[in-house]
Amino acid sequence: MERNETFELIIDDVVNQQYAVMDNFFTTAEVDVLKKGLLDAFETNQFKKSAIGNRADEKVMDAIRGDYIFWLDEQDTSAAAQLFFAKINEFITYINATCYLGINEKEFHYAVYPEGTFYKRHLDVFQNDKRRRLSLVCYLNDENWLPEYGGELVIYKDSGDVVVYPEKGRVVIFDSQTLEHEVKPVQQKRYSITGWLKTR
Ligand SMILES: O=C(O)CCC(=O)C(=O)O
Ligand SMILES: [Fe+2]
Repeated sequence: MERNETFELIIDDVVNQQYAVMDNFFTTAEVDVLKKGLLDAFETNQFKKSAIGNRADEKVMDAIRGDYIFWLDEQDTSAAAQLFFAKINEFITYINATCYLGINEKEFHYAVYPEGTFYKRHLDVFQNDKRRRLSLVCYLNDENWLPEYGGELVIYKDSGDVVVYPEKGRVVIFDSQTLEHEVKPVQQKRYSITGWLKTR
């Protein structure tokens, strides 16, 4: 398999520190396509209030998370879905070939955090379902997200807290099974695609 420097950097960081932050996973032009896909779905009211727990056990809990989500479908013919899954599938093929991770399932949703919302500290695996291995978050905000907008992702590591601002085009990848994290309250609408690479 042809060597991919971006993927190699991600793999190194995930192996060494359980997370990676990558600013050029998607180009600016690709982010614009993804953002349009998100806004098209949002403006046609296809988003719904997020829930806690897996899909079999849904309970809406504003005190824990306040984002609105829309699950992406790989069969969706929109430019955004096509572009997104092409890239994700390339990444999955690469990490399976180089790290023997055995990723054979994925799930992704668009997310919008309206002003004042947040997602309290949590782990991305469920009590009754531990198939999520890697969490992936792709930020679709405009350029120059300012610190006063809040909405930073905080990853809690024994060695200290890692703070990641949701900059346009930035992708964060982390170990779903071990790393607790939270989204601090946002002061400005915050856009992303979040999802998981899973094993059976
Ligand atoms: O948007 C983020 O930065 C993280 C979202 C998250 O933790 C989740 O959806 O489980
Ligand atoms: Fe999470």
